[in-house]
Amino acid sequence: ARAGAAVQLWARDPGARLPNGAMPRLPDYPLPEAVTVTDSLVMDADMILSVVPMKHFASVLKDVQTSAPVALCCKGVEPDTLRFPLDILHDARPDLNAAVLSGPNFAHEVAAGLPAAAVIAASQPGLARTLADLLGTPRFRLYDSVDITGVQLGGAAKNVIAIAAGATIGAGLGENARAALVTRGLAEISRLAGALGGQAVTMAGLAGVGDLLLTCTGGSSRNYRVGLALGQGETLEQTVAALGGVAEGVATAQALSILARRKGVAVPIIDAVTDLVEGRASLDVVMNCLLMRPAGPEIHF
Ligand SMILES: NC(=O)C1=CN([C@@H]2O[C@H](COP(=O)(O)OP(=O)(O)OC[C@H]3O[C@@H](n4cnc5c(N)ncnc54)[C@H](OP(=O)(O)O)[C@@H]3O)[C@@H](O)[C@H]2O)C=CC1
Ligand SMILES: O=C(CO)COP(=O)(O)O
Repeated sequence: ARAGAAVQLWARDPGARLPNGAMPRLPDYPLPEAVTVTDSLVMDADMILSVVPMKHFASVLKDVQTSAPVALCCKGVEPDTLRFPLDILHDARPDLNAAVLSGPNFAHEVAAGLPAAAVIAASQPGLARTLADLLGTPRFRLYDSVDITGVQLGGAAKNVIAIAAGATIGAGLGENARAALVTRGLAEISRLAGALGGQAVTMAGLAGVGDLLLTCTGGSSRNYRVGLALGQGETLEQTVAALGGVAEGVATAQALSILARRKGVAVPIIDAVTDLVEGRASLDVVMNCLLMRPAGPEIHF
C-alpha cells in the first residue's frame, strides 16, 4: 500500500478485523485505507504476496484462482516432502511466475514503516526486478537476485540456527558461544547452498547473514524465543504453546538435516537442533557433541 497500490489482504475471517482497523496478529497497526480485507481466493492482481505458513501453504494454494506472479514470503521446508516453498508452488501451479522474498524483516517493524531491506529472487530474467519495483519503497528497499535456492535456504535455515542461538543464551553459555555458533551456522548454510544448486555467496547477503543477525539476536524472533525457552529447561510443547505464532525452524530442522545428509554435507549445528526438537537428545548432550567435534580449517565451502 505504501508503494501506491490498492491491496487486498486475504484472511480466513475478515470479520476478525479489530475496531481500530488492525488485524488480530498485528493489533497495534491499523491497516492503511488502501488495504481491503477479503476471504476470496479469486485474485485479480499485478502480484500476490503469499505469507501463509509452510504447514498450510499447499492446502491454501489448492483454492487460489489467479494468473498473477506470486512472491513467496514463508520461510521453511515442508517436513514430509522436503519441498521448499517454490517447489510446492511449482508442483501445484507450474503455470504461474514465481519469486521468493526473504531478508531481515520482523513484521511489526515493517508494519510500523521502519526502514528495512529484503531480497527478491526469481529464475525468470527480469521478474525479480519487476516485482521489486512494484513493491519497494524508500523504506522497504528491495534488492534482486537470481539465486532462488540460496534465498529460500537462507530464510529456512536461519530459523533453525536461531533456535540454537536462543538455546545457547538460555542455557547461560554466553554471547561468545552464540557468536561462534551463528558463524559456524553460516558456514553450514553456505556449504548446503552450494550442494543444493544455489550460491554460497548469497549467504553473505540479506537472506543469509542479514536474517541471521536479526533472528539470532532479536528477542522478537519466535524461533529464538523457542531456543531460549529450551535452553532454560522448558519443554518444546510448553514453549510452542506459549508462543502465539509459528516458529518454522522447529519443523524445518529435521528436513534440512535429511537434505544435507543426502547431499553429503556436514551440518552439525542443524543436526543438533534436530536432535533437540525431535526429543532425541538433551541440550547438554547436543552442546557437548558440538564442543567435542574436532576443529579444522575455518573456510571450507
Ligand atoms: N512474522 C514475521 O516477522 C515474519 C514471518 N515470516 C514468515 O511468514 C510466514 C507466516 O508467518 P506469520 O504470519 O508471522 O505467522 P503467525 O503465526 O503470526 O500467523 C499465522 C498466520 O497463518 C494463518 N493460518 C493459520 N492456520 C491457517 C490455515 N489452516 N490456513 C491458512 N492460514 C492459516 C493465521 O490466520 P489466522 O490469523 O486466521 O489464525 C495467521 O494469519 C512464516 O513462514 C514465517 O516464517 C517471514 C518474515 C517475517
Ligand atoms: O523471519 C523473520 C524475520 O526476518 C521472523 O523471525 P521469527 O519467525 O523467528 O519470528
